[in-house]
Amino acid sequence: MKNFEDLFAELSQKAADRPEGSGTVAELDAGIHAIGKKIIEEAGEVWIAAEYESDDQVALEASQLLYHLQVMLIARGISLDDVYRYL
Ligand SMILES: N=c1c2ncn([C@@H]3O[C@H](COP(=O)(O)OP(=O)(O)OP(=O)(O)O)[C@@H](O)[C@H]3O)c2ncn1[C@@H]1O[C@H](COP(=O)(O)O)[C@@H](O)[C@H]1O
Repeated sequence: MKNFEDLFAELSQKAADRPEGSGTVAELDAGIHAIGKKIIEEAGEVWIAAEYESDDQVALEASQLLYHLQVMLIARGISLDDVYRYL
């Protein structure tokens, strides 16, 4: 099963290789403002799922929030270690 760091490595590689059809490349090209809107949208969906939906739906929405957060970090050139030093 893929974990948080596996996903970050995969997305970083996508950003470097820019494969055709990658949603990550498209999102990076859309820019910080668009990525920020996805983060806000997914954060809202996590909140609604946690209030009204199943555990599985909460997990799904959380995975999407983490994905968009990772895309934002990659867009800004911020590593996971940059984040971890504040944990
Ligand atoms: N984990 C994810 C992931 N989580 C969420 N998303 C995208 O984030 C959006 C969230 O979906 P929504 O529920 O908001 O659906 P939606 O509103 O219809 O989406 P949009 O209309 O905004 O595209 C969708 O566009 C998803 O494709 C993801 N896109 C890709 N990944 C993984 O990232 C890796 C690289 O993906 P590619 O760059 O597409 O190859 C692969 O391992 C993927 O599994």
